[in-house]
Amino acid sequence: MKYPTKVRIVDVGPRDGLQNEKQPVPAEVKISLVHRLQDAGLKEIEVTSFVSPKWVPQMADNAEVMHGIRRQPGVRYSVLTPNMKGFEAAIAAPREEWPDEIVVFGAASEAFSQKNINCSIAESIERFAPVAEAARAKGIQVRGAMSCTVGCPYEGDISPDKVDYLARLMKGIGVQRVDVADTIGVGTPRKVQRAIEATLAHFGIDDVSGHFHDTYGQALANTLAALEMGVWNFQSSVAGLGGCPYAKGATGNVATEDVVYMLHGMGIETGIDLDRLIDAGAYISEALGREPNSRASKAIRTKRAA
Ligand SMILES: CC(C)(COP(=O)([O-])OP(=O)([O-])OC[C@H]1O[C@@H](n2cnc3c(N)ncnc32)[C@H](O)[C@@H]1OP(=O)([O-])[O-])[C@@H](O)C(=O)NCCC(=O)NCCSC(=O)C[C@@](C)(O)CC(=O)[O-]
Repeated sequence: MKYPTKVRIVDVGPRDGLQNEKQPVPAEVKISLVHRLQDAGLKEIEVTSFVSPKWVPQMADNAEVMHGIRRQPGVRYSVLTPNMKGFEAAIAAPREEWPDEIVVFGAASEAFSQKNINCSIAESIERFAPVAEAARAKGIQVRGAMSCTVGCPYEGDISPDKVDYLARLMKGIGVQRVDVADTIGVGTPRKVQRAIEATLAHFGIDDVSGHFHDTYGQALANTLAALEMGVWNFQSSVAGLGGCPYAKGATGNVATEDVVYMLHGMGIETGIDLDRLIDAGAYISEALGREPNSRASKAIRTKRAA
């Protein structure tokens, strides 16, 4: 089997990882997490989201976090913007505080689209189109997150033709790259491969990334299945933080530490220093008062202690 020789990871911990956190997480802790991730070698970090604070209170400090981060050259900082209001808020600050990339987020499931962003799939695309256009006009990259590409908490199994439909719509409005997300972590390798195949009808392999939650313990297997197809962009969350407010019971993304351990063991380059990444995961977990949800982190920290 031929695998990619390098992989690029977007750590979504500060956004996807923390958005569902019940306890308040101070902006300075989020900022410090971003710094620790970039110091560990992450070249892409999903920092926050410009969504309604009534819907997702944890992200209400979006502007403060974007203002507080110390930018490192070569790192891409992204934020979620579901509509023009979110996009305008994301660029209300001086140019140097703008995100490098904005993320519009749709779903392959109608029910999830309604629950998550309060509109149908078709309506969501109408909202995203001006966002994508305005972002590109300002030189900001546009990524499209596609939720529920294999399963939905409300509709059950999702067929690849629904993924094909959403990917086509995303391409049509100028989205430059897309995430194939298993939002509730129900996917298994062949199902994930079929969702990726459907996406590849509209986007090239360099513009497709895997975003796998680990609810059923399948995320590493799904990552490997995507690698086998040549996918080399992935999203994961330091310390396995997270869960989705509109997907009850879904656990966090696969832990970045576990993905990096696997990739390095396969001889695949990530540019990430696993030890420093483990420290970043331990930092945020301590701030949240719990252990990192990463097997590799646990094993390596146990070895260090011995
Ligand atoms: C999308 C909306 C805003 C639509 O919400 P809506 O209620 O349909 O929007 P609206 O335009 O009717 O506005 C209602 C209120 O929200 C305000 N509003 C409207 N837009 C914004 C904005 N951008 N920022 C701040 N405020 C906003 C607006 O000003 C108004 O305020 P009010 O007059 O009631 O005081 C809402 O449904 C929302 O914020 N949803 C949250 C969605 C979210 O963040 N979900 C989690 C992220 S997605 C995810 O985690 C999945 C992913 C990406 O990780 C991949 C995966 O694993 O699947």
